[in-house]
Amino acid sequence: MKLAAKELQVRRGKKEIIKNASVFVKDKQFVGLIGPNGCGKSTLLKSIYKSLTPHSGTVFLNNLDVLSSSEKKVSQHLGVVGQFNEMSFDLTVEQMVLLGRTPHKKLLEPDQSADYAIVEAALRRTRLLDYRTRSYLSLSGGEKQRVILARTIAQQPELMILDEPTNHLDIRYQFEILSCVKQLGISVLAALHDLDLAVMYCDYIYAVKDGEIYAHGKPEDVLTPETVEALYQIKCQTYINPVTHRLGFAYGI
Ligand SMILES: Nc1ncnc2c1ncn2[C@@H]1O[C@H](COP(=O)(O)OP(=O)(O)OP(=O)(O)O)[C@@H](O)[C@H]1O
Repeated sequence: MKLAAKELQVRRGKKEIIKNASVFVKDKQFVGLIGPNGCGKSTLLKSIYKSLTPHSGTVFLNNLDVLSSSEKKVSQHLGVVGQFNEMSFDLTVEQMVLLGRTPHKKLLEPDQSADYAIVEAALRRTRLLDYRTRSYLSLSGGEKQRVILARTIAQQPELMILDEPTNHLDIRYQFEILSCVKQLGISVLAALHDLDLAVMYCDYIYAVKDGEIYAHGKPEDVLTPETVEALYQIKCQTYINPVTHRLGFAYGI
């Protein structure tokens, strides 16, 4: 599934937070959004997945006009793993993941055996089978993040949007979550803070600065020391990481 988000502008009060930003994701492409705190990554993603309405611009998923379509219609194609996953009421892990099936059902339609099979597969992919009867609220931050990913996998989206999906996760889980998403073989748009992870998983990167697309291209073309220094106001040198054999980053103030 292709995403074409064109010329998006988002204002909050008098402040222009997103200024004419365009982002494209090709079919089955893993696209990263990087940039410093407060540059507008979450706002840009929210304007794409309908959590807030942009002042102007268009968002298309193939031929589906996202901004004028119902939440349910959009959710049949687009799944979101957000930054904050707190809930005030408790469900088991399995019940949480079953919620991912909602966009595909009619009102009050009971869960079918096919739904349970999809949920089981999502729990297996995220290594949560042993957690299915656990209470969601009793889980650690990292475990909750995996449940949210499992729920989004059960939604069977063709495009997944992830807003800093590796927040709260230790190094191993950071790799696990992104590898799991990559293995789905669907289109992905992910805001990431860790540039080493961005290099490992992204086919293409958009760098955001002050609400604008500052640079875009293949990771090794975008993530030059000059661009990293301009984005984050730090010193940076790149090198070939001896473990991953990919681009690595050394930083200093
Ligand atoms: N409702 C709002 N009213 C006013 N300003 C807002 C509102 N929401 C976001 N902003 C501002 O918009 C800017 C962009 O915020 P956003 O959360 O999109 O950044 P981000 O790049 O995702 O940051 P981070 O990496 O810290 O998560 C910030 O300066 C933020 O304070």
